[in-house]
Amino acid sequence: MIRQFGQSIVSGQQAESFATEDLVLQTARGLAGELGLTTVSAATGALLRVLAAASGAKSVIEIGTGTGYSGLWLLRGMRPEGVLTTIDPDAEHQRMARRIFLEAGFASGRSRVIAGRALEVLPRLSDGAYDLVLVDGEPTERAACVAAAARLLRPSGTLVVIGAGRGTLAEDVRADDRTWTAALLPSIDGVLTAVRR
Ligand SMILES: C[S@@+](CC[C@H](N)C(=O)[O-])C[C@H]1O[C@@H](n2cnc3c(N)ncnc32)[C@H](O)[C@@H]1O
Repeated sequence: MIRQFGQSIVSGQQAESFATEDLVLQTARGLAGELGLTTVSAATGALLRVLAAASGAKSVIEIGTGTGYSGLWLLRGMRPEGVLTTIDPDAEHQRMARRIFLEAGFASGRSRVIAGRALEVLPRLSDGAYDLVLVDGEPTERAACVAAAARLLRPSGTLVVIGAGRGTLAEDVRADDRTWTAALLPSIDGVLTAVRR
């Protein structure tokens, strides 16, 4: 029997308070706020950490570095030798993200912060070499980034798209079931997650 709606629902507030932020994450969020940037929610950050850990991620691509908030959650789920490749065209955002990763105790070799627009940088990255790709950059480029992720991910690699609650991207990914096994999560961030077949 399917549960009745509301029987065991988790509120957004519960999910947020479950995902505790330490001082470095709070700093990254604060810096983002000062720059007028959004970050993923703490609940989504915790999900990113779980997905990175579940896939034993050693190589992760993040599109849209911001001030390093989501990147820090990813690094905390990745294998100790893993490298986060994170792409953003804004030098100020990159500078802050580097500082956040160092403040959190990650040596500079654990992150590769690449300056540029995703669609210029992604073609230079190796096919089938990545365990997880997070898409959270320019909204109009989401579909093209998902197409690139299909090439970049290893089989059984994980895709996460933020802001997938609008438009047809989620339906397009679900329809492409030869490439993806997808789920759209109930979340303030519009999280689409999919595994590369
Ligand atoms: C919503 S913020 C990312 C927030 C970050 N993922 C987090 O949760 O902490 C979007 C970022 O995408 C960057 N951006 C804008 N255009 C981009 C592009 N074409 N390729 C990659 N990143 C882009 C912006 O500079 C901004 O830092």
